[in-house]
Amino acid sequence: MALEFRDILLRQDDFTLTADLTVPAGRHAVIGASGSGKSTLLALVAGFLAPTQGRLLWEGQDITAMPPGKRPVSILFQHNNLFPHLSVKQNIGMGLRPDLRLNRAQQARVAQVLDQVGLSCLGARRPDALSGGQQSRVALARVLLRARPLLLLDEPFAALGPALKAEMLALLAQIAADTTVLMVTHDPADARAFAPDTLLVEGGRVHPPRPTGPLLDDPPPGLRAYLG
Ligand SMILES: Nc1ncnc2c1ncn2[C@@H]1O[C@H](COP(=O)(O)OP(=O)(O)OP(=O)(O)O)[C@@H](O)[C@H]1O
Repeated sequence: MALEFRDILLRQDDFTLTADLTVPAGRHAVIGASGSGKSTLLALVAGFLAPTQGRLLWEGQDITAMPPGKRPVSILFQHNNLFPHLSVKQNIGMGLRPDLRLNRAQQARVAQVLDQVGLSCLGARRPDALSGGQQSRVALARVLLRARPLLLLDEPFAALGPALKAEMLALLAQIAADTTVLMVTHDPADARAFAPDTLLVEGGRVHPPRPTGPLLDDPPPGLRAYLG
């Protein structure tokens, strides 16, 4: 389940992202100073930005030109983007059928993921009647239902308090056991807790994955200054 960046170069005005590395299966943090290119990297993998040069491969298949909706990718960003006028169940069901005409098996799947994230009792509620943590769980449930093998997270739980964030990361690690994950985070504690390996992004250059603990114990100067 490897993701390969082959000689990738992506230009955005005067910013250039370069990546030539392989991300093996498993959970990976993406760390780097503000403006170093972390979100650009995720946008490249999601297919929202196209590289100027190079190729992106998933399990050996070239996905460089594949449209975002066809990629083996699900995305969870900081703002969960729940639909306020739909119930929790409907928000999750959207992950299966945007027109919400779910058959019985699909409805059973919705109930199952609701249960997995511990929200069985709240399926009929609207998102604004949920706490921040519960909203994050709904977004996680939708990701679970999509069941794509590559999961991109951009500071997904930054709005939550430390205890709740730790709980969500643990839940995510559990439910994403068979998923390759790239998680952008500004919090080294999140990286240590969640990701055995980390991709450092420095001035637009994406480094190959390295074990998270040793990298954060002895960070290179740029990262050290950023982490403070
Ligand atoms: N649409 C755009 N057009 C031109 N340049 C852009 C665009 N979006 C971002 N950039 C530039 O690309 C660089 C990388 O931005 P990116 O958002 O990937 O950084 P980041 O590491 O995610 O930063 P942060 O941690 O602050 O979110 C920055 O210099 C930014 O100004």
